[in-house]
Amino acid sequence: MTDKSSKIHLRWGIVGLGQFAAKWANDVFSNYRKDSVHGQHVTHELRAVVSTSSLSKAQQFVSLLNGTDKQPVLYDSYQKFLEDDEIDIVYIAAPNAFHYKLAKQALEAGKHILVEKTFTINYQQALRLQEISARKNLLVVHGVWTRFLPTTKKLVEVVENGKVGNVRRVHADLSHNCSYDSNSRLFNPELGAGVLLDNLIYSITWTDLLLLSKTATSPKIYSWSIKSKEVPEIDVSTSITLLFDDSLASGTATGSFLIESPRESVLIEGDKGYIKAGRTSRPSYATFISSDGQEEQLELPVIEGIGYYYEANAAAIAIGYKQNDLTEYPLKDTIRILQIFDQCRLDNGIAFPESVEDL
Ligand SMILES: NC(=O)C1=CN([C@@H]2O[C@H](COP(=O)(O)OP(=O)(O)OC[C@H]3O[C@@H](n4cnc5c(N)ncnc54)[C@H](OP(=O)(O)O)[C@@H]3O)[C@@H](O)[C@H]2O)C=CC1
Ligand SMILES: O=C1OC[C@@H](O)[C@H](O)[C@H]1O
Repeated sequence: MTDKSSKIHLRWGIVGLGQFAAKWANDVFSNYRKDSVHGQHVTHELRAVVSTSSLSKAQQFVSLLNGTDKQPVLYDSYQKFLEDDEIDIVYIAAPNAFHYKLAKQALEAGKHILVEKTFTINYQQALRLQEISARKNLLVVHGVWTRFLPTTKKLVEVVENGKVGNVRRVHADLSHNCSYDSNSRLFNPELGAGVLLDNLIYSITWTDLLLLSKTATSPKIYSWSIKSKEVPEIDVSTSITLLFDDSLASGTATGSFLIESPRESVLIEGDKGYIKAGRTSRPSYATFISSDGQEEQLELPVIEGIGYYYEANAAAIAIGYKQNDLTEYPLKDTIRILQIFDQCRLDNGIAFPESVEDL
């Protein structure tokens, strides 16, 4: 990280050069200035990319990018890439199964990290990364981009200001109708497959923000999964309900590979009315319906581009100000969610090969 005349300048390296990493990089490097809060204060540079397959794959990846000023350095060795002193932060966009090992190596090499969802396969891996990052004083960001969007923040603020009254029920769904493909990261257990780790991280974000983060007591956890016919150890539909007896509230997170989510997939119900909003991962519209049936369109900020750049800017600000955690999404929130996911996996027999679960 360098500080150019009070601007925070962050130099990125990317591992996991798939379709998603290209989409993310194009949005971040082209659009980060559109974040009205941080866009004038922060600059980003793509310093390097590494392909674990070949240098030509890395070359092909950078040819898909726009918005990057300089030609990034290309690597085909993760070790050599991590030795590059001009990389401040590693963006890890490999399939879930590889997040933990890539993240651990990056932290050990002294790099900050932004890890795609879902952070790790299990709770123990997340704890281990937390311990290393604390020891090395490094920032760890879990890239649930929803958390960083101004629209999400606005909705949370509206609820905290009492719009729906006391929150009694939160429900969010993220579902996509996905065709079975044995090689895809969605269905291959060796890549960390299944809907729990692919989609529920977004759905549970709403319960986490509105209920779980507001209480010190542990909720009761109930879950069910429909397992894949083709790969019985992974889930294709899952629902987790958290019961908060003290506040008379419940939060349900659902996801499926068998259907598409409804348009308004977030429902926040209170004793004064309810809000329905969409989409779960990128809210951009919301309506409030009061208990007496009056409808009000809620005004949400406009997100230009896709919006992955909000998490990148949050990382830059934290690193620039030498904070090793984020206010928007402290690592402890990810860890408590992974503990719930572990419980859901246990209840429903969702299993991965040992090599994927290992520390
Ligand atoms: N935030 C969001 O909106 C979204 C996030 N994602 C997340 O992004 C991640 C990647 O998804 P996607 O692009 O679809 O995945 P892909 O299956 O396309 O894999 C991405 C790349 O990871 C690299 N890779 C494969 N195996 C390994 C390995 N053993 N070690 C290191 N790198 C490996 C490969 O690149 P190479 O061979 O060049 O190293 C591959 O092209 C997932 O964690 C997913 O959950 C996905 C979609 C949306
Ligand atoms: O990670 C993701 O996968 C599913 C998408 O619907 C969602 O927007 C995206 O962030």
